[in-house]
Amino acid sequence: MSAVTIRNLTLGYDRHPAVHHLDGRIEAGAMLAVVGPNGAGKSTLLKGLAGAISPLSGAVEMTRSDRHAIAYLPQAAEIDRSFPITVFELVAMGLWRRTGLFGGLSKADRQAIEQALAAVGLTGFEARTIGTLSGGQLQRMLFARLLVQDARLILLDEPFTAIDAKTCADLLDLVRRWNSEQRTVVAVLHDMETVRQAFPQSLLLARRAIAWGPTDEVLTPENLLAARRMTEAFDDHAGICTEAA
Ligand SMILES: Nc1ncnc2c1ncn2[C@@H]1O[C@H](COP(=O)(O)OP(=O)(O)OP(=O)(O)O)[C@@H](O)[C@H]1O
Repeated sequence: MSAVTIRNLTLGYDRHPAVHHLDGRIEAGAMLAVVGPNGAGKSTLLKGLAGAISPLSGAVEMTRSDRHAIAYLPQAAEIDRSFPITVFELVAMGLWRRTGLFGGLSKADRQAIEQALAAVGLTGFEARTIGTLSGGQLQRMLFARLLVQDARLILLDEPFTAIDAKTCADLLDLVRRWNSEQRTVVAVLHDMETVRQAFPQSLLLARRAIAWGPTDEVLTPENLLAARRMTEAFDDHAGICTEAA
C-alpha cells in the first residue's frame, strides 16, 4: 500500500520550476532518504509533500486522513528563535489540530507533552524560552513537537545537520522507533553514512529524479556524479568548484 503517490509533479517558485516531472510512490511504512547536491530541489519537494506549496503541475496523492496527519520538520535555519515562546508552548503547538489554536490543554495533553520532552531528554526545560537553547537542544525540542503530533507521515528536512553526535544518535533512534510503529518517514539528508545505515530506500534528486529505489542501487558513484552535473547545468550561478557532492 502506498502512503503517497507522486504523479508528474513539478514544483517551483514564481513559476520557475525547482523540481521537474517527478513520478513515484512512497510505500506506507517506508524510510525514504531524499539526497542530492545543493539546490537539487530536496527542500522544495518536502514542502510540496507537506502541502506548504502547491504544484505548478502534476499532483501529490494521498488519503484525506494522511493529508491531515503530516508532521513536517523544516530546516533549522527556518525557525525564528527570537520568537518569545517557551519550550512547553512550542511542543504544545504539535497538538493544535486536536486542541484548536486557542483551545485549552487537557491533563492528558500535558502528560503527552511531558512524555515527549522526556523522550528527547529535555525534562526540566519546559519554561525556557526557545532562544536560550543550544542547537542540539532546539532540534530535540522540535522532535518532541513531532512526537506529540503522532502523525502517520513524517517529513524531516536535514534533521541531523549541525548537531552533535550524541543528539544525532538519540534522534536517529526516535526516527527508527517511528519506523517500527509503521509510520512513513521521508528525510532530506546530506550524510551518506546515515542514509546507508538507516534508510533502505533513497531518492537521488537533481531537479529531476536521477534514481529512486533501494539505497545501495541509488547511491552509486555514477549516479552521484550525474546528479551533480545535472544540478550544476541548471544553476545559472554555479561556481567552478566541483568537489562537494
Ligand atoms: N522561496 C523561494 N523562492 C524562490 N526560489 C527558491 C525558494 N526556495 C528555493 N528556491 C530555489 O529552488 C531551487 C531548489 O532549492 P531547494 O531549497 O529545494 O534545494 P535543496 O536541494 O533543498 O538545497 P540545499 O541542499 O542547499 O538545502 C534553488 O535554485 C533555490 O534557489
